Formats: sequence, C-alpha cells, structure tokens
Amino acid sequence: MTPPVVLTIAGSDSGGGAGIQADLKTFAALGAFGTSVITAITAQNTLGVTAIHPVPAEIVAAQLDAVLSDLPVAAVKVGMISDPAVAKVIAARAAELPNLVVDPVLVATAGSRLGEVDVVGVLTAYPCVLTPNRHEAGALLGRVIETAEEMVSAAAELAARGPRAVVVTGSELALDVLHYAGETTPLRGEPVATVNNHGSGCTFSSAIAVRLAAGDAVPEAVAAAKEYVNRGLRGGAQWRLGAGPGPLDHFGWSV
Ligand SMILES: Nc1ncnc2c1ncn2[C@@H]1O[C@H](COP(=O)(O)OP(=O)(O)O)[C@@H](O)[C@H]1O
Ligand SMILES: Cc1ncc(COP(=O)(O)O)c(N)n1
Repeated sequence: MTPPVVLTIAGSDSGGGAGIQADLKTFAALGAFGTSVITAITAQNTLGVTAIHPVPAEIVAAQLDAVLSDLPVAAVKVGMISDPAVAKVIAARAAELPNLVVDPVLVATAGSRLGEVDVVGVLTAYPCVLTPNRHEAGALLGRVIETAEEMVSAAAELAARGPRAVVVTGSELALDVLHYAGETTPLRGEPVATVNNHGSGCTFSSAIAVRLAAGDAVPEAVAAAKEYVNRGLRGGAQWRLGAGPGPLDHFGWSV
C-alpha cells in the first residue's frame, strides 16, 4: 500500500537529534513517507549550535513548489524559521498545507536562539495545531508560563489567535495542556528520568502530523504522539551519544 506523504519544513541539525533529522526519523518510524523543505542549516551537536546558515527564501519556495506540485502531501509540520521572508513564503501557501502542525521553535535545548517571536508568530494565526513548549508559549504571549494553571490559560489565549488546536508542552513534567474545540484538557504522561531530550519537541510535532495524515482527530493524534515521544525518551535514556543532552530512540531499538 502506498504510504501517506508528510512534509517537514524545518532546519537541519547536523547532530541528527532534532530538526529535519528528527522529523524524518519520526515519519519513517510511524509509517509515513517523509519529504522535506529545509529552511536553515545549523552546525549543531548535543552541546549546542555553533553556526546557522539560513536558506534563501526563493530556494525554500522552490523546494515547496517541487514537493507540492508532485507529491500528495497529507500533513505538514513546520519547525525552525529564522528568516521573515521564509515565514512569508510559507504563510502565502498555508491554505495549501493540509493538517498543518506548527512548532514555534525559538531556542534549542542547549540555549541557542533559533527563531524570533515576530517571525514565528506569523504562522500562529493560521488554523494549525500549534505546539509551543512553556518557554515558547511565554515568549509568544510576553509573560512567563511555568505552572499548570499558567499553561492552561496560555493554551486558551493562543488558541484565540487562530490555531485549531494548541498544545502547550511541559517537557520533564510530562504534563501537556491541549486546547481544542473550546475545551482545555491536561494530558498527563509518565515522566522519564533522562538527560537525553534533544529533539523531543520536533519529534512530538512530527508525530502529530503523521497521525493527522492517517486520519486521527486532533486529540487522538496528540495522545499517540505523546506516547511515541515517551517511548523514544525511555529508549534513549541510557544512550551516551555526545556530551550534552542526547537524542531519542526513534525506532524502538532499546525498548
Ligand atoms: N522527561 C520527560 N518525560 C516525559 N515526557 C517528556 C519529558 N520531556 C519531554 N516530554 C514530553 O515530550 C513532548 C515534547 O515536549 P517538550 O519536551 O516540552 O518540547 P520541546 O523540545 O519543544 O521543549 C511533550 O509531550 C512532553 O510532555
Ligand atoms: C534545527 C533545529 N530545529 C529545532 C530544534 C529544537 O529542538 P527541540 O525539539 O529539542 O526543541 C533544534 N535544536 N534544531
């Protein structure tokens, strides 16, 4: 059977743990055929980002044309966008991007800045599934989001800007908050004791896109993605890949 096609529009992580590399592994692991539009090349490892080379907007547009004009894309995940012109290219074609999931990437796990609120904020107005972590939700709203109560109000406020759903993720708390169809629901997971969380947000948003492509409704897609990330974190918990926060076990090699 022909697999569903999912597209990631994101940055490359040379260390292989986050960005395009995490997205394509997630797509493959969950049974989707992955395509990619690269928005930036980062020189990155588990310790951090040492250089960023933005891909020119016209090359991003050409990649998008090449994929959309030929392949039956069923869902799209958007990650790192560092250039306002690239945000414009994506926004101009947002209506053609089915099952859009936007991860408003602002800062890498190791602390380097990967995006700006003004640029990323452009896409939060589209009917997407928006997946900020607490820090990103706080940056988008201009205040600190830390507690479960603050996550609940942040999810509802961000949803009022236009997304069809918002999931504010809680990293090591394993508690996420979903706002969908007018309701806010806390999603509790099993916390995994690990330092290896590089790429967890990328993996989460990509897994949501795959499940939406497969026909899941938003709450089911989010629940399945949460479970997939949890497995990946458990599998990679004992891995020693790099001196900083390492990647997830995308293929279940260790669980
Ligand atoms: N240590 C952990 N144990 C269990 N779940 C986790 C852990 N860290 C992250 N998650 C889950 O991973 C998903 C991605 O969220 P998060 O790590 O907050 O994204 P980001 O990488 O953007 O900070 C969420 O479902 C979150 O609950
Ligand atoms: C190219 C790129 N894109 C995104 C992230 C965020 O990673 P995380 O999933 O850990 O928030 C990253 N570190 N690098």
